[in-house]
Amino acid sequence: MKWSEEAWRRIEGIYTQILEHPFIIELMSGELDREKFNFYLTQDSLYLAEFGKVLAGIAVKLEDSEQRKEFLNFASDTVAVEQALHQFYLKDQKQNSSVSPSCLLYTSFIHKQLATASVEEAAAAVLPCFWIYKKVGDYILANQEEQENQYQNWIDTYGGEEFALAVEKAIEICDHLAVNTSIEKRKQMWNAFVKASKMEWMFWDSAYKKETWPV
Ligand SMILES: Cc1ncc(CN)c(N)n1
Repeated sequence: MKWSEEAWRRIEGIYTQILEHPFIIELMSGELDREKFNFYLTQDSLYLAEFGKVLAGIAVKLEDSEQRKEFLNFASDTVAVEQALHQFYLKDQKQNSSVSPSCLLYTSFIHKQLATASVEEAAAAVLPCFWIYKKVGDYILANQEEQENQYQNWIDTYGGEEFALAVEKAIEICDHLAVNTSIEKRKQMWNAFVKASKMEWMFWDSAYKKETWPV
């Protein structure tokens, strides 16, 4: 069994909870409160800035030049597409740029993986950012009602072909890294993948609740 097959098996429950989350259900129907969506986008802009840095940092650590090139592409092209999506929705709206606890947790976690863990674990930690979004995009595309949806552009970005190609490459690289490492490291890769997947759920949940700092 490939590393990625077991990785997905380990997060099936989390993925189901993501699909059942009101943020995703209402995004799919188009009924999601625009303020919650804007909260999500504003936090996601902060997230993507850090995500891009981590992707570039992983690229630097990869020995294989093809894999390095792919991660550099992810850091530039893939993130640029997502940032353009934010512009589409937020336009000139003034953004409250104070980072939420969940966003800070998630970005700190991926930075920590890059700074202190192996490159294999760091790659596994960023994989849910690709894979879960693709699965959610595909799921919504396959299940949404035939009607106008104000969030269609978001749905089409993550359910689209271009994103699917990036996701396939990211999974392939993780599988490749896993094959060439120790059993212990493979386990650590799964742990990082599961933790980041939990933070994906938390990220949507925090937007739905428009999370604030408790003190
Ligand atoms: C929090 C989060 N995770 C993943 C993605 C998709 N790259 C995103 N835009 N934001």
